[in-house]
Amino acid sequence: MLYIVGLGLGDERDITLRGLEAVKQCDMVYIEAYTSLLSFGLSSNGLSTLEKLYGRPVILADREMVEEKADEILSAARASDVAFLVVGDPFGATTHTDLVVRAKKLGIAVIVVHNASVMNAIGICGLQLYRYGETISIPFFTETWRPDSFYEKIQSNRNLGLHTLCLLDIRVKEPTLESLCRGKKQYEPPKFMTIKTAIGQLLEVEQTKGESVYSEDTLCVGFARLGSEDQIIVAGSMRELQLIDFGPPLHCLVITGNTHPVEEEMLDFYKIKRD
Ligand SMILES: C[S@@+](CC[C@H](N)C(=O)[O-])C[C@H]1O[C@@H](n2cnc3c(N)ncnc32)[C@H](O)[C@@H]1O
Repeated sequence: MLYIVGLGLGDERDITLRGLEAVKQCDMVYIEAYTSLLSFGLSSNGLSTLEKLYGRPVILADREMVEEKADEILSAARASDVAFLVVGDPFGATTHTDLVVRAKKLGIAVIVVHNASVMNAIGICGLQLYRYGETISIPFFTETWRPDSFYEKIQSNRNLGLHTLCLLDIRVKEPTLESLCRGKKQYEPPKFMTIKTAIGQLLEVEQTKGESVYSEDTLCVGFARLGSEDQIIVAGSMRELQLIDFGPPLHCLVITGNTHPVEEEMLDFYKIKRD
């Protein structure tokens, strides 16, 4: 049996009772460590906090393991009960559907335990979840790679008056280019995109494309560490948000579409107050 268990957004206490019961009865417990980050981080300390609560060892599954060595997880799930833990909700990231499909094709029973996700926690700012268009991901630009397909998606959303959730790049355990050439993998230090970097890249693309999809004056909402005790939520123009230090990861950004009066009333609570 494969249990896919959402951990929620804050810390180890956000697992549901149903999720905790599942984890406690499993023979092996993996935690996915590349599409998110628990508020206490995935340090050895963080893992031992989880291990203490669950009363069993937790195996860190990085992108290589989940994408290249999923067989290991699946063959364990064929023979015994295995839990695969995901920060947020298991389906708040596109990557985990593949594991479910593979398990089902092998005839392994899958049980999903849901939890809060960034996809619904953004509702706290007052913008209606019903009024969002396609979610976009903003990858880190490099000297030679500056993908901008998100621009057309924001354009389509804004043409329909819809809000856009921008998920910001997470680079954990990425092999360095030199090590790939040499055939022996060495890894870059982890990198998490900030709201400031995301807005910088968005404005650069707007400048190149010049179709006035958004500007420095466009109203956005920046979120940091949603679901944690020190979460930060600020509404303001791109220009204003670029000047704010949102602190440690994770960050995400919403570009507003047309706003309804009730949405505006709620957003006012998060606007930068000037005396
Ligand atoms: C693949 S998504 C979501 C993953 C997770 N499974 C979920 O359901 O929330 C990962 C991205 O969501 C955003 N994100 C995730 N958790 C967040 C949090 N607590 N606060 C702010 N942004 C967050 C970040 O931009 C991050 O790069």
